[in-house]
Amino acid sequence: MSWGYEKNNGPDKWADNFPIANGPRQSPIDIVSGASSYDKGLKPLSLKYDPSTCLEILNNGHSFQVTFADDTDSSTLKDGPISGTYRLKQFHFHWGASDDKGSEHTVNGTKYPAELHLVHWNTKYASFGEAASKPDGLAVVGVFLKIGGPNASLQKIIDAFKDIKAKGQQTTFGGFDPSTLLPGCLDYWTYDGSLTTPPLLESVTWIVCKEPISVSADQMAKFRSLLFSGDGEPECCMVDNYRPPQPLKGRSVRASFH
Ligand SMILES: NS(=O)(=O)NCC1=CS(=O)(=O)c2ccccc21
Ligand SMILES: [Zn+2]
Repeated sequence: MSWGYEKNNGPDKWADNFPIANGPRQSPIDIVSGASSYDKGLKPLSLKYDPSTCLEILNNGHSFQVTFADDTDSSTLKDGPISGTYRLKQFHFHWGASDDKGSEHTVNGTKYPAELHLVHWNTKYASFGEAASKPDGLAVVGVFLKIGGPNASLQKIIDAFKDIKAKGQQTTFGGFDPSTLLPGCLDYWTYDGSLTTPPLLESVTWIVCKEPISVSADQMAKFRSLLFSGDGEPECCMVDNYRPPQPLKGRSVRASFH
């Protein structure tokens, strides 16, 4: 039985196979804005993405992900709370069965309907796989989605859903610029955490944007039409693929803004 988000294989069961689930720097967390401390030493984020590195879109059975060529420094994250250069590997989302839940991080207990994760790895290591096991190996930029007007950039992704409805399906997806998914203001909170899905490795510097981007209710409904299940299996809608907030265990959360 592999991990998932159902009762019998969901977040409360992950510690059975991944004991780090109860580790000291697990993600996501609830961000208590009043408890975060402004750090004037934090730099603005430097995100430079090249659309020609965008390769394909895939239903991996837990979410859908858009993968990038990461053999050069064409799409990178620098500055912010990190040192060195981190390469974009993929982005994916987490969302709920209804608009009142779906994000992994929460802000003062508030859940958003969805959350975008842009996953980058530290080029001081040879690959994502090697970086994923190092305490400074990964940097994930999180962006909240809130219900509002339709998002033209998200619509390009949604238009590809017909080709990746079931687990394991993928299709080419080129020329997409992930910076069109970023909010206008790049103020952020940052803390040391982990992957929010197994293997839950404690190698992530989290960078969570304060400002959400918009998604329409109809667009969210399209996310919920994807399937956890594979072609020919009983259909199981891909919804509630989020891990709830985890204990802070003494960690501090820094803010790049007053
Ligand atoms: N939500 S999250 O971003 O913490 N985790 C996702 C994740 C888990 S993974 O190690 O399969 C992997 C490989 C490549 C890129 C991302 C991932
Ligand atoms: Zn994620």
